[in-house]
Order: sequence, then C-alpha cells, then structure tokens
Amino acid sequence: MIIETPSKVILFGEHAVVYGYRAISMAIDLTSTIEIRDIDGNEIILNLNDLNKSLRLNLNEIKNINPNNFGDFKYCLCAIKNTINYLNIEPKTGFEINISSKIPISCGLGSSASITIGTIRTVSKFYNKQLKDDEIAKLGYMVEKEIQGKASITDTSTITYKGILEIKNNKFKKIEGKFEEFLKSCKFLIVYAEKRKKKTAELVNEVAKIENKDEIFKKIDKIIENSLKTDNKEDFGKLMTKNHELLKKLNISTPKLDKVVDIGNRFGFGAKLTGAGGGGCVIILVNEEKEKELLKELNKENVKIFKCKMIN
Ligand SMILES: Nc1ncnc2c1ncn2[C@@H]1O[C@H](COP(=O)(O)OP(=O)(O)OP(=O)(O)O)[C@@H](O)[C@H]1O
Ligand SMILES: C[C@@](O)(CCO)CC(=O)[O-]
Ligand SMILES: [Mg+2]
Repeated sequence: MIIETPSKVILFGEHAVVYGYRAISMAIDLTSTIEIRDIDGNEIILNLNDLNKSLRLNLNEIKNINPNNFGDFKYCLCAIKNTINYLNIEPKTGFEINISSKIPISCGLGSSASITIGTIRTVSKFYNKQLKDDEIAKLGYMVEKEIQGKASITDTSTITYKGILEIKNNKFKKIEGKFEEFLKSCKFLIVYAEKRKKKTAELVNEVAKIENKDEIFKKIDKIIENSLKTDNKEDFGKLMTKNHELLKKLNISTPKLDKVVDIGNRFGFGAKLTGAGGGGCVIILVNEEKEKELLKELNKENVKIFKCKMIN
C-alpha cells in the first residue's frame, strides 16, 4: 500500500500566529510518499530513501520506544508508536516502510508533519483501522509536540485536512467557497532560497525581543482580512509583499530572501518569505504572462524552484 501526503505553506501570519493572531496556511501538492508491506519475522524495517538510511527494530520494542534517540527516524518512529498504542494493537507480524519525499527538509514546508501524517495514515490502514481526520490530526500534533517539545497545530492540521486553513489560538477553521476557488486559480512558485541558519525556535525567541511586534502583528492581521476579501491576483500579490515588508521589521528576513522576493515582485504579482524565516523559502504568486522571465531571473540566483498548487 502506498500513501501520498501533501506539505504546507504559510500564506500570511507566520510569527503573528504564535501570539494569538491568525495565520493562513495552505496544503500544497509537494508530497511525501510512504509505502508499507508485511514481511516475515518479527521486525520493523524503516527505509528513509532520500537520506539513504535504514533501521531494523524488533516488533516488541516499538510500543515503548523513545523516538528522540533515533535521529532522522524520530518522526516516523513516534508516529508508528503513537498509532499502534492509540489503536491498542499488539503487532504480530513484521512490516517494512519505505519513505520518499519531494519536500525540501527543514525549510518551513512541514516535511516532518507530512512524514508524520503519512505514517499515521499508512500504519492505521495497514491494520485495517479507518481513523477520522480529527484523530489523525490530533495524533500528528502529539507526535510533533513529543519530538519538538512544543508545536502549533498549523502543519499537522493543514496537511491532514488539506485546502486552506485559518489558524488562531491553536484552533483552525477551513476556508472554503470564493477564496478557496480564487486560490485554486493561482499558480505559486516555492523558491528554496538558502539553508536556514537557525532553528524555528531560535527565530521565534528572537522575535519575542522585538518591542513593537504587536503593532506589526496587528498590521499583518489587517492584511489577512483584506486578502480574504480579494479575488484579484494583483491585489493579493501586493498583500503578500506588504506582509514580507512587515516580516523584515521583525528581522527574520535575509539579503538572499529579499533578493528572491524582489524578483518575485518584478516578474510576478507578489512574493514573501514563508515559515520561520532566517533562510528557507519564498512563495511567489506567478504572473503567467511573465513566468518565463521570472524563471530566467530566478535561475541566476542558484535557488531550488518548486511549482505547486493548492491541494484539497
Ligand atoms: N524525506 C524525508 N525522509 C526522512 N525523514 C524526513 C524527510 N523529510 C523530513 N524528515 C524528518 O523531518 C525532520 C525535519 O523536520 P523539521 O521540522 O526540522 O523541518 P520541516 O518540517 O521541513 O520544516 P518546518 O517544521 O519548519 O515546516 C528531518 O530531520 C527528519 O526527521
Ligand atoms: C514561525 C511560525 O509561526 C511558523 C513556522 O513555520 C512558528 C509556529 O507557528 O509554530
Ligand atoms: Mg517540521
């Protein structure tokens, strides 16, 4: 059995959402793929194909394992452990899991959450248990919290429910209707501009020291309010750029991110960094009339470009 799971991008509101303001996140068709098959014997074999790593474990170890002792296997192992315990299963036969992913790692697109949700869906289906999305999202959030110490529901909820979510105070509501239809018509480029030099937690802690952050967050919330009312790509792009200008005041952008945003503004409808910042990705709203020049300019910058659309 093979399960494909999306990733996510934050359209507006990163960092503000940590302080109870809202963020808009969107599931995108940049996916991870997880395959599971039963094998003889009483072992679990985990193959991380992109990282060229494999792990063999005895079935009877999984229920009480400390996943944080297993490096890159931690999210997948924690997802297996929590799913088997939640379903109250005594695993009798071994299985092998293969993980591959098109999602660039540790640059704000939720690769860990995609692996986590994909593993929960795969293992529960392997044991013929049909989990509801609410159960999957909750299990996924508990995995990210156990591995990271703390987490918001943004990544795991967006990847579970797909489409567009408005997140506020660790609750979400799905945005459907006109805005969803408008976003479906939009073409985005995710540009992996540069490796993040700091972890999300460090960047969040640095923003905490910015005196006028609340003023900035209120302006971002106003941008979100306006974005939800528009169905015009030029207006939407300008709002993305305005959000980026405000994120720069939080000192979380970099010269490289700003350079890529500037190209996105000149040859697209708008652009902003997405996620924690400090490196990582920029999202650009494509103006299809100028897409060729946009790609030409971006290719001069030694960046990685992903074409993606919203997935529902
Ligand atoms: N292709 C993959 N194969 C195996 N493990 C992966 C893969 N992609 C992500 N992971 C797991 O997720 C971890 C990266 O999670 P991390 O939260 O740091 O980055 P992210 O989820 O991509 O970014 P963010 O959480 O900021 O959106 C990796 O260390 C690994 O444990
Ligand atoms: C910076 C932040 O808002 C988004 C990170 O992708 C942190 C969070 O919401 O957990
Ligand atoms: Mg993550």
